[in-house]
Amino acid sequence: MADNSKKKNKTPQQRIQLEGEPSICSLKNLQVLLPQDIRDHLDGQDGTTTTTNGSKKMDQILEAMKIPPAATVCRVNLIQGTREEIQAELEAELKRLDLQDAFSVQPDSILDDVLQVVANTTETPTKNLHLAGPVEDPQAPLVFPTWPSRQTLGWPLKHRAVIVDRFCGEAVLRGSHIFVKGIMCADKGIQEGETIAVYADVRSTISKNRRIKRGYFLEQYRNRLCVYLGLGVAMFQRSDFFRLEKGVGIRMTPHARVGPMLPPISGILPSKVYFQNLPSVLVARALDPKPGHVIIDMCAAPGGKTNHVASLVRNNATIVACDKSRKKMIAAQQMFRDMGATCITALALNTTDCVVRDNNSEWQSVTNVLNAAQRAPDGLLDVTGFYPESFDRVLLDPPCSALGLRPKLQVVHTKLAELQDACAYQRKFIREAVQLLKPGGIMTYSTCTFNADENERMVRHILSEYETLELLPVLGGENSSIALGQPGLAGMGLNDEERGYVRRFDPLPSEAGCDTIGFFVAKFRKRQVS
Ligand SMILES: C[S@@+](CC[C@H](N)C(=O)[O-])C[C@H]1O[C@@H](n2cnc3c(N)ncnc32)[C@H](O)[C@@H]1O
Repeated sequence: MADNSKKKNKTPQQRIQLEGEPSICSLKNLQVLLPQDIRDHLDGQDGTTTTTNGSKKMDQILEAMKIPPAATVCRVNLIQGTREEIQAELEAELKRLDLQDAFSVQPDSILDDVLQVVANTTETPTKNLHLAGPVEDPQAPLVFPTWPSRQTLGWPLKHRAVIVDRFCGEAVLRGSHIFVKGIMCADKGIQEGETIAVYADVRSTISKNRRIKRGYFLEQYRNRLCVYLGLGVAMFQRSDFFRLEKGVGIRMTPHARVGPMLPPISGILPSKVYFQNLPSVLVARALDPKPGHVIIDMCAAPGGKTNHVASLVRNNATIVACDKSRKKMIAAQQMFRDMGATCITALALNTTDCVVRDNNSEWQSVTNVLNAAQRAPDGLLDVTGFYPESFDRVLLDPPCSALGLRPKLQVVHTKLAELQDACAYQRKFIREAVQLLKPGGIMTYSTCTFNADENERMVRHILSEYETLELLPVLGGENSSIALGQPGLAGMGLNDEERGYVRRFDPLPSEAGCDTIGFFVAKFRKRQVS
């Protein structure tokens, strides 16, 4: 006889994962899973593993990961206008989209080039989360029954359904409508104008091997874990979802969406506002760029922090934006053009190996290097590197474990070693960054993770390995009125003064009202040689 005792103690989601059955769950019931060794490692870094209400901090973080921050942060492009002018244009856009009653635009009280678009609701942000959705019935079957039996069962909804991929699902949680390319499969017979139930496949695109083809019917979609996201209206009939190359395929219905009320405004006023996570806005501020500076962003794509630097200096600087990915830099180059950020030169460059180490050649300035470079047919200059001590400012925002990003339906890391690999990779960028920086110059280092190895411990590594660098307060000088973020973690290599200099953001909405992604910023200066 089968032993059902273990089965009884499992949540439906755990049972399914063990037994490989297909499953649907609500966002509320979805558990974002973290491999135990990664969890133990991260728990061990944080002295406050248990919070005041007795629950484990990591459980709270994993819960918070499913939900985006409650406000949409728009950083204004000061090259194109003042914050007040752009606020008026944003309000006009909300009106054009008939969203003016649901949302309002507010100037951020701390960051003077930020506008927040917030839901007009009397409910608190947490009460405003509709996480449960209509799939709460524990008696509900765990497979998608085929039509018409699904209709007879009345479940999951009285609507035909589509399944979107995980990235699309995360974008929907941030307020987006559904673009056709995100739709993986759809029920037979969907017609234009029909109300559709939307699910995200939590595991899709997790690895290339498991990537599934688009265009299936729901009956063919087996062994997947899907989370309910809400209702939307089909813009086309079913076959067009898979025939068209671009366009919105389903418009989500604002009040029938799961998660916080966020406005579907990504892509509006593309030359004037940039949708950015709040802590990211701190990075270009911390860099303290001045007119006339020569600046490099070593890992620039998609380009949000680079165009912020250009905005702060109103185009009066020489900015080089580099990324290993040529494709991403071609897109970033277009975005810089659209934003009028004419001072930025986009390059496809591997910045783990970008310092000219040829003792025989004469030192060349950045301007000389750029002027001497050939332009490739795609418009990017062919540059292979820069000479040491070429830059007044170095912005280093390297690839990281990205554990702080929200919303996240799935943690992609399956091994602790992957987190350690991220640190080894980051050290390669740091070595180059330190060489590129002029004496007296400033470098920022930032990540979107809460893993202390990539944050506080990396700062310790930098200070120990590169004696020419000193740590500065992120919120010093012109930024001293900015009260954002927390000090670094204790016991992770930094003394109390150093902990106060760096800024750490936990991905947990706090009672103080700070509801952001997980993030970390540190700021260094290269000492002048005496
Ligand atoms: C965290 S993202 C940067 C985000 C960007 N700073 C922004 O705010 O828009 C890290 C970037 O590093 C790039 N990258 C990875 N390896 C690289 C390398 N060896 N050289 C340059 N860029 C690299 C990735 O393609 C990715 O776009």
